[in-house]
Amino acid sequence: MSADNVKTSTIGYPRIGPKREMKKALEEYWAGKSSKEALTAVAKQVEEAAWKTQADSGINLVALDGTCYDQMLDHCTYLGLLPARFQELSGLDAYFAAARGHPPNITALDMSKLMDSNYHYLVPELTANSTPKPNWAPFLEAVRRGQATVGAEKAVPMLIGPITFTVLSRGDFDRSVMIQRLGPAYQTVLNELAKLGVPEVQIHEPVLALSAANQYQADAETVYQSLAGTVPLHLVVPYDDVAADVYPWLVKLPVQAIGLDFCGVPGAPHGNSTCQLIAKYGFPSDKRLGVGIIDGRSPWADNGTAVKVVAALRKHLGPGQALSVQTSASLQHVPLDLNLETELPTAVKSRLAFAQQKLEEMVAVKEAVTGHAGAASDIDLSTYTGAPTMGLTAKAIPTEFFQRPAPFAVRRPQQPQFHAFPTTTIGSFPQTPTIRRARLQYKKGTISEVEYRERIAAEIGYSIGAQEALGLDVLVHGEAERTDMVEYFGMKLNGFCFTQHAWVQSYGSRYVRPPLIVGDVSRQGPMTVHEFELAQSMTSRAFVKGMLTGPTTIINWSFPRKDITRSEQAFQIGLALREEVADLEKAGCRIIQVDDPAIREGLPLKTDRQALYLEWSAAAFRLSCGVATPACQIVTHLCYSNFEEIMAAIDALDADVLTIENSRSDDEMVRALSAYGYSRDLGPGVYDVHSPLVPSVESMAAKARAYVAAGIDISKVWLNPDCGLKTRRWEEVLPSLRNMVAAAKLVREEMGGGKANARGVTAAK
Ligand SMILES: CN1c2c(nc(N)[nH]c2=O)NC[C@@H]1CNc1ccc(C(=O)N[C@@H](CCC(=O)N[C@@H](CCC(=O)N[C@@H](CCC(=O)O)C(=O)O)C(=O)O)C(=O)O)cc1
Ligand SMILES: N[C@@H](CCS)C(=O)O
Ligand SMILES: [Zn+2]
Repeated sequence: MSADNVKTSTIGYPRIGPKREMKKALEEYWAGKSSKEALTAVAKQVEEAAWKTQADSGINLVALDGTCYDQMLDHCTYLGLLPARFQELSGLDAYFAAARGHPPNITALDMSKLMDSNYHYLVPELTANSTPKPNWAPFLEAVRRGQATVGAEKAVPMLIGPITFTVLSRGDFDRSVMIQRLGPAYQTVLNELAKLGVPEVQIHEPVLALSAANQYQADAETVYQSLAGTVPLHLVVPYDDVAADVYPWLVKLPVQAIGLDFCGVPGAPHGNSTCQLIAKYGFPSDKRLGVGIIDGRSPWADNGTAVKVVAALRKHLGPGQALSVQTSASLQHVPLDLNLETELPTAVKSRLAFAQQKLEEMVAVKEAVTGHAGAASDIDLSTYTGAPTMGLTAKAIPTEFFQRPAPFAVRRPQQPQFHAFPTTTIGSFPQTPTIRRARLQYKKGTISEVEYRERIAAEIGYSIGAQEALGLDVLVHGEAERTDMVEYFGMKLNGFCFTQHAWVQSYGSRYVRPPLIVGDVSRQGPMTVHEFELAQSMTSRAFVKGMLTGPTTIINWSFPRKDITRSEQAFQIGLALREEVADLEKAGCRIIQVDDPAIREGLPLKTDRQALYLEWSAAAFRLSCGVATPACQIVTHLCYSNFEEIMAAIDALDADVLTIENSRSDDEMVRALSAYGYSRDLGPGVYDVHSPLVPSVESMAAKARAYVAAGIDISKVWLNPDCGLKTRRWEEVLPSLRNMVAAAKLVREEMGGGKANARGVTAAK
């Protein structure tokens, strides 16, 4: 079979550098320890090295991925669509102000999860009057460097498409008008790229994988018609299959290649119907089909399926059909290089493929299907879903395990009582260089376990002292012992494996090292009880919160198994956490927070797959907490996602208190919860933890007043930051929390909740 019409194409690659060079460069620059030139030099070196690796691996079309912080933010600057408040700044100053805020009071753009991933993008803010004033010069400069690095014939510029840019933006504007308004700005860059002689341009439109995508048909047809004709376009729709009502018009858009996801979500009970759509509707013979069959979101290696799917497609569409073997989503979601891992068990390592190894898989698939004999396939495209259908497997767990022994209204009076506007934090306090250094020393064996534990105990002592001095109502131990809220639990549970260098960008300069779930999960022994007891013993205040990470978040922020469903893995984790909840309560803990911020993020993009997901994720949460007595207050915490669509599922968690990130999104969450009639205790974040800015008393008091004005029962409002404070410095945390406590006092006095306790009982011992 001819190899000419089968290519390999990447659609995104890790942009953090093999040794986290971008993180270090950014942090040094922000700390004033390096120049713009030094930062830019590192960024270029990291980008070019990644492009070169892809070309050297034999990839035919290399997507020119790269960013200093976030690609949505990059597009805001290319399109000249940064909000007015950043316009008094310029260049990198404006860029980083949009990412992180700028003193004294320029607030950052909001962050949100990209599709159903743990990657956070910066949300563009548009108004009805937003008009692009494009400046593509930096983008074109990167393309020229790409051409110099990999050769002009392989260098493929990568753009976020106009529909996705608009749909993922926030503001009061007409979507269709905005999309068409963006058209000329994209035409400008396509004309310039044609002059540079690029082989094609990738335009990423992940929102076309949403159930709602059929609404965008007219917008897509008009805007892509306006973009056609200058340079070949490769329209990439990653993250999920496209809906059956979208596929027929999508494949008719005037583009030369369409890249689709053939993998779906690892371990999800439903597979991916892309093959079936192709079997049913065919695929235009004059377009290249981008076969996203190498899983861009899971580090598990291809098990031989990829060749079979591509071979089946060639058989079905005819050997003359142009195809490209590619990943289902950008490889930014998997770690860079498996070869850096020296401590993984061989049996696990041999089943893994990180980004670099996935390049080899793509080339191998191409070679197999274009080899002399071609590859055989027993796959019937008309029924193939990519994954076996797996259902809920909670049958062995008694039903009563999934519910608290009494309803919320009965539980609440038995639980800890506070004055109006009680204050607390979300759990973590600064992960200082001292803590990280101690952990590194312990890892390297230069300090003993006893010494390490003593240092962590000292950190817990410091944070307890600080919280007492600040006058917070409910204290936390501060999570100093945790590298990460998921990795930590993975390390304490059976069934997980860990990497040393497998970092994945979560946002900007913040990375995570998701643990691998490799077997059945169970608890080895208490995971958090020691730190709780230690913290509680250090204070005379009544309440230190226990702090756990919930089952769905552990699944979504790990790399789950692909051989059993995510629900099954969530129930295994739920049972393990249940033992921990019971032990915490036995140890005297009266308030236990079970963070499940990733529940929304993992929501399937297709509405018909959502109910099942929400059912098992809420059930797994209740399984964890159902063991708590009515007198034990269960708190949960959600952040950095749009939760409006899943209010009923949030209610179904049956938590007593919900703390939720809110401040950057302008109280949208509060209004949504109020409109829903959410009736439990609520702590909407009063300040942004991802900005170094110290919030004023008045700004937080205004938020508290707004919550009450929005209809939230005054006796149920808590004041807390948006999320944990681990990324901040104590110099920022102390004044911010001091102001938060002062804001609580102010509104308490204003609203008459200061003297009479809102629930009649006093909290302090
Ligand atoms: C709350 N969020 C989380 C998400 N996902 C998670 N998995 N975890 C989360 O907490 N998603 C949504 C939000 C926001 N996302 C993040 C993600 C990541 C961070 C963060 O702060 N990441 C840290 C890395 C944390 C970590 O694992 N640290 C280790 C290793 C530290 C290290 O680099 N050590 C150095 C040596 C030490 C030194 O000298 O400084 C080394 O090994 O070279 C640890 O603590 O031991 C980050 O820095 O990126 C926040 C929010
Ligand atoms: N307890 C965690 C929640 C983060 S989502 C923290 O405070 O970091
Ligand atoms: Zn959070």
